[in-house]
Amino acid sequence: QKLPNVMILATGGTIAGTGATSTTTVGYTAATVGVQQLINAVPELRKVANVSGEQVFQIASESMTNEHWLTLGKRVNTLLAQPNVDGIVITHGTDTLEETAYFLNLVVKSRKPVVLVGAMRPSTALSADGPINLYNAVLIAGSQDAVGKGVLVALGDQIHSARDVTKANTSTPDAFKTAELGMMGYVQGPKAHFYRVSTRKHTTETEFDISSLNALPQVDIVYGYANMNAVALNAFIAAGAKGIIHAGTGDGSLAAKVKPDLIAARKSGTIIVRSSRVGQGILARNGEANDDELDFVVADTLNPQKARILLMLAMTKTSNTKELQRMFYTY
Ligand SMILES: NC(=O)C[C@H](N)C(=O)O
Repeated sequence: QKLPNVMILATGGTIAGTGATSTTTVGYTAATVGVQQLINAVPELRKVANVSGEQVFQIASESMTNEHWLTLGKRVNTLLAQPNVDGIVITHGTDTLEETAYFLNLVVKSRKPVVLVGAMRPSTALSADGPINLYNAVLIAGSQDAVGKGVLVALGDQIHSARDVTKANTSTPDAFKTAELGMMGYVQGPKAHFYRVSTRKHTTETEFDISSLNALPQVDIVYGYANMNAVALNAFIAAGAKGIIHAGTGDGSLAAKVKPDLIAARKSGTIIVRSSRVGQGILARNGEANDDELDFVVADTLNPQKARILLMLAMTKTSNTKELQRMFYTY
């Protein structure tokens, strides 16, 4: 049987981290082990795929930037256009893994599998989770069943969709959850087993094209809390933000001290997206604010950090709020 050709693109993170001792699971150094060493540590990979590696970056994922995403997205598209690449695995720090996954979900122009993988323990730790996660990710990336399902996330023997997964624990190996909407499946066997797909459009079905982009519009997130004021909002706008994601309390409610500034910001051209800090549920349009009248957009079920990504890409196409709202109900 012919093995699939899977490219491993390494970007850093804890999966490539090293600690002083085998019990160092905090206070280790991320992004120190190179891609070839990651591959060599799992000889079992060669039984399920022809793997080759490429070091794209070597960073902790909290330092990921829009520019990194554009570079990575273009590289993924170039590689997937080659007939000798069947799937791609991206090793990544877990802190912003869901963001990179969702960005790629919106800009990859291929039905071939793209799987993001990380680890919660550094490579030197007792029961390091990186090797089994990497093995699972390569299995998924080489699987026919993963074709056309959008960008996937593999951790803890589970398969998640880029749109709906989130990091939900600071340190345990089962940190990645798709809480209420549900994960897509499991790796067992050794085989990828799929049970669910997202109904939202992704990859080849999107209208976004990064091939000629060198930057994304500035979009920042303003966090909601009791005693909130508009200082951060106005500072972001003064610093050039073209769009604001308001990570509101509850169903995206707006504090009395902040709402007038949001309305003023919209009147002077800033795009305002209401989202929620809660983590689950639909942000109701015309619920906690009259979005039709105020010309705001709502984030639907996207968390604030993913709403930021969709708004940046959407604003490369349009600043019409009806069009932007359509996109938030599509992707
Ligand atoms: N577990 C991890 O990978 C955390 C690390 N800070 C990162 O995101 O790069």
